[in-house]
Amino acid sequence: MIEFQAVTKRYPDGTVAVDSLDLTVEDGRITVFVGPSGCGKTTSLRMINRMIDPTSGTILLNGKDIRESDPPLLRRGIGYVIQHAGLFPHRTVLDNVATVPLLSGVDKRTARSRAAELMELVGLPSTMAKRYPAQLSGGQQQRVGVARALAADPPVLLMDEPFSAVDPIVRDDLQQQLLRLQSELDKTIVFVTHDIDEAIKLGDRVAVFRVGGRLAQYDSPSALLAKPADDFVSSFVGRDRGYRALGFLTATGIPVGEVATVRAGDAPERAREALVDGWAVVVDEQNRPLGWVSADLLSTMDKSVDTEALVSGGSLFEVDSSAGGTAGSLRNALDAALSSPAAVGIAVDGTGAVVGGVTADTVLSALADARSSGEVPG
Ligand SMILES: Nc1ncnc2c1ncn2[C@@H]1O[C@H](COP(=O)(O)OP(=O)(O)OP(=O)(O)O)[C@@H](O)[C@H]1O
Repeated sequence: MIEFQAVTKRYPDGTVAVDSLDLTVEDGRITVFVGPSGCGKTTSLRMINRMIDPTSGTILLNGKDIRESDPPLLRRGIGYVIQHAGLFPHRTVLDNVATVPLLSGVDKRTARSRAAELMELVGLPSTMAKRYPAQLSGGQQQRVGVARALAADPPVLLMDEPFSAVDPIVRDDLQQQLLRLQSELDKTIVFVTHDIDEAIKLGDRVAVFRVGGRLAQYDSPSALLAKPADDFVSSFVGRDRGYRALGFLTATGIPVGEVATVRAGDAPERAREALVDGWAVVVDEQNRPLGWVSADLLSTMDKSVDTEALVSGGSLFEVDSSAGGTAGSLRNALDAALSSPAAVGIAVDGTGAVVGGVTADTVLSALADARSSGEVPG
């Protein structure tokens, strides 16, 4: 647990970056600091690992005043991930990840094998181990940054706008990956962003800061959306908050309808019989979706359903995390329905197998139900 008690930071030029902050970061949760530029998010974050010392007030880590800890020792238990990853350009990816274990006295071989495990954990192929950071994409570099921060297995992870410099699709992917990692690792994560959508998606609790370094509201994402404390929070959270709410309502439990499926390699005549409203999902042996096929497309196929010719449109969403996956949100479900050529979003389970489909109407009525039960604002 990290406790800020009346913490103020005044820089030498008189700027009050953080003003009397009282806040408790819970263990094993993701706490997000969000707010407009210059509101003191980064300063607050860096006070946790003593990169910056408060002017007044106290920060306790597991009940102990951090001023009593030697900064290098303190930082061994606190991973730190920043934008652009901050990797060493002249070291390979593997050696970048192995840096911290090596520094803490682990032998080179053990450090490298631990680094290889971590690369796998954050979804980086082992073929990238020997590359240098400049030979990776921005998203891959961020993954290396996360792997490196996890290398010492710190209980606390500080992340300062780690995903801001990558495009929205990669960003979404990195966010999902972080949630997946967190469901396995249970770290105490403090995450800084200026993006309220990111805050709502990732945060178990969200601290909204206003300029002048004051805490405007500290709540769960749903409480923030349902009961913004004042006009500032309300306008920061935004007018389209009903749509935002879709992002944190999980798709688990949404009524999933049947979806027509045909096997790759089936005879076109047989596939034709299976179509519903002119479309079916083509699946592989494990029932995983490969794409859509229509009556028109089938008429161009001779002997069997040709997987090369399928219509690939439509994202997928996960409804069941029992097989180790992460359940998607209602927003994922709506995106899946709207982007599907058949107007049906494909729901998959944790193994990626098709369990059914939903229309946009189903998603919107699930949202309406959540509204009437008071889970999200109307
Ligand atoms: N070393 C410094 N000296 C003087 N003022 C500083 C210093 N570092 C930050 N500040 C000021 O303190 C305030 C808070 O800065 P901080 O970086 O914590 O904000 P932030 O919310 O993280 O902003 P951003 O989202 O733009 O990174 C700003 O007004 C900033 O200009």
